[in-house]
Amino acid sequence: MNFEEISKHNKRSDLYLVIHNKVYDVTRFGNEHPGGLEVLLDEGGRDATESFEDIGHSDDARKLLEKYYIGDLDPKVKKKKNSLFYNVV
Ligand code: HEM
Repeated sequence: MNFEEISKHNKRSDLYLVIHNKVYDVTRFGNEHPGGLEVLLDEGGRDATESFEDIGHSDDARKLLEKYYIGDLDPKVKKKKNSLFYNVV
């Protein structure tokens, strides 16, 4: 999956985010998130790695990620990590 596809999933009813190059469908998690739905919506369709790590999520939270894992970020995009494309899209 690339960011062109992922960025379409940025709504409450259809919400993906990327953490450490993995794609998560958190649509069903929104209402259960202890940090609230709004923060997930803010990161919807984008790379949420920094926000996720900044909070210092617990091991439990990391385990929970597995449940929502749906795929990997396109390896070609990974290489472009520091490029404008990666950050903006
Ligand atoms: C799928 C991704 C995520 C999962 C599974 C997740 C899970 C959790 C869990 C289980 C907690 C409870 C505390 C803990 O165990 O660490 C938590 C708290 C929190 N999360 Fe997330 N989180 C995710 C993404 C995010 C993102 C992207 C943000 C963006 C800022 C965020 C912000 C917060 C905040 C602010 C809290 C603290 C709530 C409080 O204690 O008042 N989370 N999250």
